[in-house]
This record gives sequence, C-alpha cells and structure tokens, in this order.
Amino acid sequence: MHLPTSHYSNMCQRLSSHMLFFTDLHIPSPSRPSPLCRPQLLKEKKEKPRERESRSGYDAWLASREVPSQKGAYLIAGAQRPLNLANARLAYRCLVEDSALSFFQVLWGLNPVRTTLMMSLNIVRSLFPAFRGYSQALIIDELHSLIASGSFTWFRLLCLVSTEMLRRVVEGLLDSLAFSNENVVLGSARFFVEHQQLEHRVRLDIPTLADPVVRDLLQESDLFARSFNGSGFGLLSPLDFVHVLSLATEIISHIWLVISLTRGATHIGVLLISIFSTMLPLLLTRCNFSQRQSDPPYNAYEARAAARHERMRNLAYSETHRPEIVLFGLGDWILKSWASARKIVLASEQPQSLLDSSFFARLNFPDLLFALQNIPLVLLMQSSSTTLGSLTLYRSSIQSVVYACGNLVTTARMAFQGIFLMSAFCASMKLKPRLQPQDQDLVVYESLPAGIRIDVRGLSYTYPGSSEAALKDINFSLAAGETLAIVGYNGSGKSTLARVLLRIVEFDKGILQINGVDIRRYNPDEYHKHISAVFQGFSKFNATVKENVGLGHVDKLGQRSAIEKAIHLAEADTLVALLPHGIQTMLETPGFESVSYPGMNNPTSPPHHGLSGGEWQRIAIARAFMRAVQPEVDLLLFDEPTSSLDARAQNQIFDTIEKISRTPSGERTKSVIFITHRLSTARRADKIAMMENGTISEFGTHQELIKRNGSYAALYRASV
Ligand SMILES: Nc1ncnc2c1ncn2[C@@H]1O[C@H](COP(=O)(O)OP(=O)(O)OP(=O)(O)O)[C@@H](O)[C@H]1O
Repeated sequence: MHLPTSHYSNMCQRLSSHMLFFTDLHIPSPSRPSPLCRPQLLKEKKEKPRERESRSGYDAWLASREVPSQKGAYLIAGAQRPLNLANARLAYRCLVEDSALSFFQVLWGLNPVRTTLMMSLNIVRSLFPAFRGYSQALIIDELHSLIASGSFTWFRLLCLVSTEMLRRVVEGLLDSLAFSNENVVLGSARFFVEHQQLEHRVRLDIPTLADPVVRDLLQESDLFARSFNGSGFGLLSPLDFVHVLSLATEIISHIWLVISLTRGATHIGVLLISIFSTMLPLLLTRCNFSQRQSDPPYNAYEARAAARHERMRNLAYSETHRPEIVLFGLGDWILKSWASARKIVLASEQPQSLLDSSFFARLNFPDLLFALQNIPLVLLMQSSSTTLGSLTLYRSSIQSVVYACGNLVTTARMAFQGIFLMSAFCASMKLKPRLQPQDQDLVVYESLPAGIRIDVRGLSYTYPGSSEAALKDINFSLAAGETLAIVGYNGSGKSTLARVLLRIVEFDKGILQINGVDIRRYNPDEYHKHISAVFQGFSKFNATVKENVGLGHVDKLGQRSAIEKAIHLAEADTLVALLPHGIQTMLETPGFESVSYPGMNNPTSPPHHGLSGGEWQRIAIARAFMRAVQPEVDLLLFDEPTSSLDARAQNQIFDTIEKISRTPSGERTKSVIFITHRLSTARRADKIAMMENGTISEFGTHQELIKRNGSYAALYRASV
C-alpha cells in the first residue's frame, strides 16, 4: 500500500512529539544483579516514585513470563501466557496502569478522523448479518402471504429482489469504504510502530543488547511490530482490538433477534433450549482449551532443544557454511542433531491429556447442535404467530451466535497475548543505552591540540556470562599525541582493551580518563565523533565500494572526491579500478543472503563482486581513513589493520597513518593506537604495551622493553 509522501512527513513530525511520553528505563536482570544499572563510580541516586511507576509495565511483562511451577524459570520469548487469573491481572496492569493506554491514544492520534471512522464502520458492519437475516425473513413472509392470498405477481417478486439487491450494493459500498479506510489507518500505525522500533534499536549499545532479558523484551517487541503486517504469528495488532468490539455487537444483535422471536411465556422453554444450544460449544471449548490453551511453556531442557533444532536447520540451509559442511562431511551430523532435538520439541508439544485429542475432537458439534436446535424450531412452529420467515431468521441467528461466539473467544485470546507483546513494545521504547550517562553527569568532550590523553588505573572487565576476567588491573598513561602499540599473545585481551577505550563495551572496575575526564561522563555518540577505527572483525557491508568506504563519514557519502581520496590513502585505487563498475561495484558479502524482490533480478542489475581478505581489509582501512582525515578526529585505533596485507603494503599503510596524524609541518594532532602481532611494526610506536593474561605486563619504549629482557623481548626475538 502506498501512502502519499505528505502523509508520511506529517507522521514523522508527530513521531517526534510523541517521543515525550517515553521515559528512561533501566532494567535489572532477574538472573544477575543489575546489568543495566548506571556505572558504579557515578553517584547512585535514590529511585524516585515516578521512576518506579514507569517500570510497572515492564514488571508486569516480566511477571507474566514466569513459569508458575518452576521458580526462577521464564517462558521463552514469544510463548503464549496461560489464560489464568494472575495473568489477567497482569494484563490489566499492562493495559491500564502502564503506557499501553497512552499508546492506544498515540495510535488514535495519528489519524483521529479515519480511526474513528474505522471504529464506527466496523460496528455498523457488524449489524449487517442480523439485518440481512431480518430482510430475508421479510421477503420469505411477503412471498408466502402473496402466494397464500393468490395475489402473487412476478413484478412484485422483482420489486422484492431489487430491494434486497439494493441493500447488498449499499453493504458492498460500505465494505469497500471500510476496507480502504482501514488500510490507511493500519498503514500509518505500521509505519509509526516500525519507525519507533528501528529508531530505538539503532541507539541501543552492546552492553544493553548483551542482556538476556533485554533480548527477550526486544524479541517480543518485534513480534508486536510484526502483528501490524499480519505476520505476528496470528497475533492481533492494537487496532484489531476493534474486531472484539464488532464481534460483541454482532452477537448482541443476533441475540436480540432470537429473544424477540421467542418472547412470551409460552416460549420460555424455546428460549432456554436456544441459550443452552448456543452456549454448549463455548462450554465444551472452555473445558477443552483449559488443557491446551497456550503453546507449551518449554522448560530449560526443551528450550535448549528448540534452539538446537533451529540452529541445525539454519546450518542445513546456510550458503555461507556450505563449503565446510561439504568438506568436513557434516550432513549426517546435522541431520542426527536436528532429529534428536526435534523429537524433544515435538514431544513437549504433545497434548497432556488423551481427552484433548480424541474425545472432544470426536464429538461432532455441528450434528449435536443441529439436533438440539431442531427442538426449539418444532416448539416455535406450534405457535400461531410463527411464520416461515421467522423460523428461517431464528435458525440463521442461532447459527450466527454460535459462530461469532467462537470467533470472539479466539480473538479475545489472541488479544490477551497481544497485550503482553504490546507491553514489551512499550517497555522496550523506554530502554536507555547503558553507556549513556545521566544528564546531570554529562560532560562535553573537549579536544586537546595534540590528540587525546589516556589514563587508566586498575581497570578490569569480565564479559557477561564469563567466569574469567578478560581485563585485569590494567594501568597505563598515554600523553596526547603519543602512539601506542598493543602487543601480546592470542586471547591476552588486546581487542577487549581496544573496545573499552572505544567505549563500545563497559568496564566493571577501575578508572579510565580521557583528557582528564571519566570516559563514562561523555555521551558515547559525541565521543565516537572524535575517533576512527578499524576493528579486527570489521564489517563487510552488502553494498557498493562507494558505500563501504563512504560510511566512514556518512555526511560525505555523496562526495565522490572524498571517497576516492580515502581509497587512495588506503592504496586501494588499483583494486577499485579493476572492478567491473569501479566504486559503484556491488560487493559480495559472505554470510549475507540478501532478500530478492520481484524485479531485482533483471539482466541489467550488476552482479555482486567478491573480494579477497586483503582487499576487504583495504576497503575497511579506506573507510577508517574517510573519517580519520577529519580535523575533529583525535584518536585513530587500528586492531590488526594489516594482518592480511603483504609487508610492502603494510609499511605504506603505516606511513599514511603517520601522515594523517600530523600537520604538514610535522606536528602531531592525533593519537594513534594499533594492535599488531608484527613486532617489527610495533617498534615504530612511541610506547608499547605488552599484554599477558588480560593485563599489561610490560609498558615502555621498544628500547626500554628490549633492555628489560622480559616477555616482550622474548616475543620480539621469536618474531624477527
Ligand atoms: N564476546 C566475548 N564473550 C566472552 N568472552 C570473550 C568475548 N570476546 C573475547 N572474549 C575472551 O576475552 C579474552 C580476550 O579476548 P581478546 O579478543 O581481547 O584477545 P586478543 O588479545 O585480542 O586476541 P587475538 O590476538 O587472538 O586477537 C579471551 O579469553 C576471549 O576468549
């Protein structure tokens, strides 16, 4: 569906104003003390009542995931909550006490007139079936009396049929008006929800995303967003809640017809049997689904099996892993692992009671109801006021009530699950990146003329879920403008230290000051503007060469000359010139299976072009240079930037780094840190940090460390 451009721009303006109702949320994990709490060195403040209030939706969401029989166990993300009193209370809390209602208001506010029209049309249309039955009964009675009185004419019949057709045309017009209106309302709601979700997702940092509870919250929030596309596992979007209302209206209108047809003391028996025959399927369904009303809540063993069977399935389908699957003959292993895991999952999904699958399924409801509903029909026929039309109307209304009641129960059950997903969505909107300081702690980053000054004292860091610290008691200082080489054995913590310095991950203990200020007081986005880096596992974007390089400084993505300059600095000109479409060549990204849309695979669209490991590395270096040449950049950090390059290219790249970090007259303006296993390169640095077992065991100039004759000297001798 296409909405006019003005419609979207209008909506974007509204989005920014609606942001106001979302407040910050720091979420404690149930398994670990407080993975999202603020850094310890900053003053802790007492939780204000308002802050606690803002978490009530999150708390209710978390409580709804608890498995009652297993203390400390949680339902997997997306699992259906059992329909019981405790969960009904939690749903009420999510809906009424938390921002879910405000969220409804926001959705309503996106398109107030159209949403009101949608609601009204739905209710009017829900009266159509009753009206249709009534009108058909009138026609039957009219025809019957015409034939009985002998005054039947074909013209009279034509008039009756034309009136009925006119009614259907009006119904059809209203239906198509409702359909197109609903499409616009749902389209804007879908855009709003997806925009919100993406906007928050791109701002979340690694420590926040590493939290398992946050991951579950985001997964349920995703399900909620997908419900707007009708692909949320059959869940209802908030705007579909309107169907609950229209089904209820439909039922009431039919019940009203049934009562009006059976009123009077003589018909009280008819009424009672009618009510009983209508309610019977609901009662039986209730008994039935109390056993299997929700997806089975997996226990930890079953959840692991579910994850394993999914992993094996993905492996079997993956193009990326295909070469190693073939080479190492992994086919049988994948199949065996998948089969054993799948059996566990299927066993957990078997109905608990035999009654579920056999007894109730074998009860033939339609036949039973048909037989029961014949009784009131026969009783009604005894009455002198009963007409052929009223009998037809009675029969169709009873059938409609049974059908609509079934639909209402199913819809209400989906809506019940939808409330928790909506609550997850609202709570996820309040997530605050963990590395983001509180407003009152914020310090504006100020550049020094010669780069950045780094002071590290007693710094330690343990990855979430690890028992061993990756960094232990790190101490060093680097004056502004100095270059530092970090060297050491595999797994000694070099890349982790780089990530901490880059403010990509949080540290647990110690002090890290940048330009004399605690790094945790800087806004990470602001701090990152002063850094350029190449990561050890750098990104290979599924995009053109131009984009792969230009993304280093996204403001200059459209400036071909700036991109070509960065490519030149990274000595990648020849490589790019040999590509079939130069910098417009689309690069083939390992592991990225792109979605193919109709019309994409035409013969004119250029095929993706693969690159070697060293060529990719040059592209990543060019991306870093794209930003590195900017005057505001104070730190260049390279994690094994030239590991795949030959010795000549490596020296050229380091010469370029040296050139970029100085003014034309030779004064240092940027600090440089590089991690390398090539110690002949490391000796170019002003200072060298030798890392062993997560700590810096030696720190100094190349000469000092050689003189010391310790680990560095030994490593150096082994490498040259
Ligand atoms: N995401 C992670 N989760 C848990 N542990 C991790 C993670 N990443 C790294 N580690 C562990 O942290 C330790 C330090 O890893 P790091 O990548 O910093 O080493 P390195 O010195 O850069 O190694 P290399 O020279 O091989 O690149 C290792 O023991 C590693 O297993």
